[in-house]
Amino acid sequence: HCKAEHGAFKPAGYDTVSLNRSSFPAGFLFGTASAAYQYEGAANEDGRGPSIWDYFTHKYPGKIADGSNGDVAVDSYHRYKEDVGIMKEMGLDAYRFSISWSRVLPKGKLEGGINKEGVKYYNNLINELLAHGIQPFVTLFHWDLPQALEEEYGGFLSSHVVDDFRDYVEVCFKEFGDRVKHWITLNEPWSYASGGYANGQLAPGRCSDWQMLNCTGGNSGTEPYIVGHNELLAHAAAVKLYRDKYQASQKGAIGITLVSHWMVPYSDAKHNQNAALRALDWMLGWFLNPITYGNYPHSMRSLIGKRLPKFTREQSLMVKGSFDFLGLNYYTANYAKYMPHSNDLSSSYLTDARANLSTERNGIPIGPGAASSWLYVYPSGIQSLLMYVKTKYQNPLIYITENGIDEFNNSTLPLEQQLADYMRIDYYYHHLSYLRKAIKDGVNVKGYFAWSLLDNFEWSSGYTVRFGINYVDYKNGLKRYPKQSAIWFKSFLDKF
Ligand SMILES: OC[C@@H]1[C@@H](O)[C@H](O)[C@@H](O)c2nnnn21
Repeated sequence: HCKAEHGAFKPAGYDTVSLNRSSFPAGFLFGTASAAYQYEGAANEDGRGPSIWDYFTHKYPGKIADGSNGDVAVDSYHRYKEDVGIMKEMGLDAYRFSISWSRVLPKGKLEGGINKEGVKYYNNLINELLAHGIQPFVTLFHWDLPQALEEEYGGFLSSHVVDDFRDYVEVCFKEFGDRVKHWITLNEPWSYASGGYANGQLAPGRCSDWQMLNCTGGNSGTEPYIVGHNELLAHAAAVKLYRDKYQASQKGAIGITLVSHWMVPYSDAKHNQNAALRALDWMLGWFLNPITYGNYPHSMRSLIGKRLPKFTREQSLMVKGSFDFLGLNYYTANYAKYMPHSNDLSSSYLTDARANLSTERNGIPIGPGAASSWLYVYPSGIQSLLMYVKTKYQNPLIYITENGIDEFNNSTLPLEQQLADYMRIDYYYHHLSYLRKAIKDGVNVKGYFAWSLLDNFEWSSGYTVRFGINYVDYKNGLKRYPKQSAIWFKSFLDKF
């Protein structure tokens, strides 16, 4: 179980004869994924307003591993034509990107005015993709809430966000909906609620003071659930708007992207098996139960009690069934062990599930480690997670909207060695093999997006880790170079 060493041996057997595009159903989409704050740069250009990530990275640079930010990122705002050219060269079918809410509505609210330059950028990007036969999959919210809304009413802590999100997405449906046929309302409401309000690692960096995680105020026992509730209501309002006013004429589909680790019981003991199921409820069921069944999982309602908001009957009906497809992000797996709940501990999202999550058992890691401390390679987990979703959540239409691995930024190494990302070929080869098995077992997956097209700003890790299939030279004008995995993908995707 060595670390998934970057630049290690050139593997045998990841040939693209035994596994390639034709191993998947006809019409299956292969793409790559990105996000506005991680890619665009041009943070203060052409009328863009600040998001909470601009505020967070500039006010608390100590919360970012290298003190960096997305002011420039990988400059996709100016280089999108080159980037689309890279996708075309690789033979990709689709591209998932997000729209910066504060580039379109700099003040967050419609009444604050629409930024025409922002609309123009996204029109140019969409048109460039379509001109190259690449389908746009557009995420409307990838964590970069306009700072103006955070300051006015606390962002997703307030139900006011529902109306402002609805106004924002309507601008997007009107401006881009004639060409965008796959909309994703939110990226990973779990990450935003837990990272932003339970452990404070992500903007706006809130959590309980007693957690000693250097937060800016907050309550880890109540705010994550308030935020998650408002995310679901905002998501459902956007879907209702699309279905009521735009879907008949624009004929697109709308969904949401959720993330989950696969949870492996620490042992076969029943209490550990139940802990694994609760861990899946706390990470995935928190959102997938409401949009499938109209309410939170029973486990959450019984263990969280009054701290978990309740849906009114009207809200439940609006949230239930609020997706045409489910985006699913899979990266890794955890062991789950029953953890008795000590009443003297203040309540927190992080302990409510009575499940202690770990990445090793008896000192043995669950799989080879990547650069990010939370990422261990566990390819069969994608099949297990998909079978779990198929069985428990009525076999929805699914797109894998993210899957990937990172290496450390070792820019002192020779470039050729930095491009030798054989661990990434290994990662994709095995995850695609298990994805193929899940499809053969009847899971309704229609597409797969690798994270990520390019190295980019990795949130609290800054530029210290690289998730790109293509390398970005941060020291030489952000020049793009294909890594070995890009060459492998080109061969894998070869249509003829
Ligand atoms: O950490 C790597 C990537 C981030 O860069 C994405 O923005 C985020 O959607 C995500 N979810 N899980 N893993 N990821």
